[in-house]
Amino acid sequence: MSKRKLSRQQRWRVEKVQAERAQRAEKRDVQDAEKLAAGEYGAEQPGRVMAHFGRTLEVRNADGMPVRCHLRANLDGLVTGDRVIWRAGQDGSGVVVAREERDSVLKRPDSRGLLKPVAANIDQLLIVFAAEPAPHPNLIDRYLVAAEATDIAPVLVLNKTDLLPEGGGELGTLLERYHALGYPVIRTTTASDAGLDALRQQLEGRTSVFVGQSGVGKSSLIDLLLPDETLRIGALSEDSRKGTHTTTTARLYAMRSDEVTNGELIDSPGIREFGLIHLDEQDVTDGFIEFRPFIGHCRFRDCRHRNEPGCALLNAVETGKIHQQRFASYRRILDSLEA
Ligand SMILES: Nc1nc2c(ncn2[C@@H]2O[C@H](COP(=O)(O)OP(=O)(O)OP(=O)(O)O)[C@@H](O)[C@H]2O)c(=O)[nH]1
Ligand SMILES: [Zn+2]
Repeated sequence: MSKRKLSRQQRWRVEKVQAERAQRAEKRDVQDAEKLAAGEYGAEQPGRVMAHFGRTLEVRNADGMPVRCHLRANLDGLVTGDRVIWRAGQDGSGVVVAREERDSVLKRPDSRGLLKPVAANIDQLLIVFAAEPAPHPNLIDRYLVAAEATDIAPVLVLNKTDLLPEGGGELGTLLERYHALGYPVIRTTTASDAGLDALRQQLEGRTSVFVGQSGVGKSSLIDLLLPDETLRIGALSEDSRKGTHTTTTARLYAMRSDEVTNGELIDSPGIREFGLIHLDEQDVTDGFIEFRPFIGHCRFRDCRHRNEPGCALLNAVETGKIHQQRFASYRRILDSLEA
């Protein structure tokens, strides 16, 4: 659609609509400024963005209740998970006046390939995989590299343990390796009640995002963690009921139960595809955390760790300090960048 050439008249119409929209926002902003000055808005208070629909946001107040807010024109690009300062209006809605510094931000390429933030202040990425569908050999490494590049802590979740052979089988062995590298590893199954305790502990007090390939059980896990979410999904703003939002924007869900008293999930179909983002060679090298002590110790400064003499990485593989499958995976990911 965007690629189609617009006629001059269509272009003129688009520009007109955009100008009108900007004018309305500006007008509202002036009105806001007047109302703020006139004391028509309450005191500043902290909140967190639960969802956003264009310039309308759903902000959670300190009591955990959703408040529909609009944005001041000077505040663009707020995303789900952002911590904000807002003020209550007299009609039950509010205005967001500031955004707090972000601890972390998750980005995704938009339709033009530009990286855009989609969620903020995420503490951990739960990388879900399962015996079925079995992970492609270096899929876990790819996810870990992507997670390391965002600075959000990855946690490996092996779901469908009910399908594993006694002792854990190949996947069990694979997981031991990641555990030894220092990554938290959690085993779950949605097939029994007992499977989720460790996961709930890991979610407590944090904001988490589930990622992983299709069919590994993300929806099933989330359904168990948020049993009455279907009720809450209806409690959106008027705007969203008019159908102006798409469900593809990320949404923040609070977990408040006996098991998880204070945990948050951010979810959307788009966010679950995380991990397929573009990475460069530096990201990939940095993303293999056990390589770090050896980086910079190769004989040649520009060593590409292929077959150069005196390569510290190759030596580490030789002496068993780096697992050869991880190194092979590293090579494969680099090769896929070049392809
Ligand atoms: N045996 C077994 N099956 C499971 C488990 N968890 C989920 N499943 C099944 O696996 C299938 C896929 O689960 P989903 O929850 O839809 O997987 P998903 O990761 O959300 O998939 P997408 O929505 O495509 O990203 C469903 O048929 C689930 O019932 C589990 O612990 N054990
Ligand atoms: Zn080297």
